[in-house]
Amino acid sequence: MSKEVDNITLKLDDLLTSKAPAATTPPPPNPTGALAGDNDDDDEDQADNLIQSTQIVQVKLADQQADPNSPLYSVKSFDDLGLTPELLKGIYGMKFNKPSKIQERALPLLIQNPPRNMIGQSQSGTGKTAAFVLTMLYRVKMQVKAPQAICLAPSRELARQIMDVVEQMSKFTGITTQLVVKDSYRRNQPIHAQIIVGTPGSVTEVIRRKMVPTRDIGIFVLDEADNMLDQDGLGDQTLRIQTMLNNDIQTVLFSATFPDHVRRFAEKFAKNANEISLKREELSVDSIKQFYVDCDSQEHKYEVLVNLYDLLTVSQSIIFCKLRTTADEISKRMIDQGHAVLSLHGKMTPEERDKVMDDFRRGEFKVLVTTNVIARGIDILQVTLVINYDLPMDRAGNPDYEAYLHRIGRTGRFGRTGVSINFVHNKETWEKMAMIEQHFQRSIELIPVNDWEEVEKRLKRVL
Ligand SMILES: Nc1ncnc2c1ncn2[C@@H]1O[C@H](COP(=O)(O)OP(=O)(O)OP(=O)(O)O)[C@@H](O)[C@H]1O
Repeated sequence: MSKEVDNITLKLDDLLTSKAPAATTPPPPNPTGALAGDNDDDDEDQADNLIQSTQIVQVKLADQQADPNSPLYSVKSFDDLGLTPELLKGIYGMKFNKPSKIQERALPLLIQNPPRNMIGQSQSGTGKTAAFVLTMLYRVKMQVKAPQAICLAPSRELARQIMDVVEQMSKFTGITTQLVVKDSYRRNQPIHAQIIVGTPGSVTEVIRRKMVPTRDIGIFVLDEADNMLDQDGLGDQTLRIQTMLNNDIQTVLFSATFPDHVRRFAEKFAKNANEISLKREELSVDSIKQFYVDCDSQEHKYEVLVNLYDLLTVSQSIIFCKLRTTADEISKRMIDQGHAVLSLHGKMTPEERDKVMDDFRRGEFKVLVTTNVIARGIDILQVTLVINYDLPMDRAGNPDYEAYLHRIGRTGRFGRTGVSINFVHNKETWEKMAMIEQHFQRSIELIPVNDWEEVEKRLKRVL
């Protein structure tokens, strides 16, 4: 059941008095009416399912006078945003019939004039990418042939995926783009593309080498922003990039998770931002069914894993391990036993990583064994099962709640159902899992590995 905005706090914003509020611009006609009705029923149902299940719990507008329930801050149709026909054609061409909840609430705030900062949070797989990509495209001035928007993501895989969305959505606009990850650009060759998507290390390098003029950059987007700002993550590099950009640009931060200490920092990084946030109990996506298996030892974990794959017909799945060596070892053993498995981790070359990801996306391989490197953001709709072969832990040995949520969020995308299975093998790992269960207030159900018929019955219901 949709809970709508139920706990609203207002801050400061001049949205209502803004000179050119984009949300009130008369809607242009839908240039691709035929396409807009083209989605099959399944997609419709999934979108409705998503809109029902997404909870936007708190909207804080920077303007204390403004009513966040005003229709000004919500759009039911992409047509109501005042976008160019070319941009709308791109959106409908991607079969996006109507905005998801986060798009509905965030887009009017993101494209208002004068631009305001945004800290946006919604569950995994609910369409945050389209919200910030559309904003970048909306802000590009076609006559300016220089970089105007920078988007950073924590991994090359995610940066490539975001660039794909940028390219699809901007297909009819003529906007130019450049991916800036290791080996994707020529050293010392100036970059004139209007939109840049990349990882922090490579983007720092191109700005430092003066390959990217920063004068016209008006919007700075961080996807997976909590990770990009956390000092234990990529915080240093992101901060350095911000100091190299103009002071008055629009800063847009999105993630499914914002732990309290990072949110406090995010509010300084993106000052006076409009904020859309979720309570901790609302972070889990209900269409992801969470299970665990109780194993006797590390070796038993592997036996259970192989039994599961022998038993189940899973369209595609991702297995998360703590160590690269475990990822390699599991994939090797599974390949030897006849499974179509790939592994991906940070020790591989950029070319190898791209090839693995492309092969997996094409569906040629059913299983991807990996580390936290692709825990965030990766969107492959056919992934119906996520296995936490090792539970995610932070450096202090506590459960890494954010990593857990992002990992399981690789399934159950945009209203689809998905399954996650945690492997525990001793008292300690069982206790860590219980902490995760407690933290998100979602039960994690035991599947009995001594009764494979029961396992099959339970999982087949949801897979
Ligand atoms: N309005 C829409 N209509 C239909 N599909 C959509 C719409 N918006 C997004 N999607 C699809 O939903 C899926 C999930 O979107 P996206 O990857 O942006 O999720 P996300 O919120 O960024 O998730 P994560 O937190 O895991 O990064 C994508 O396959 C995307 O194409």
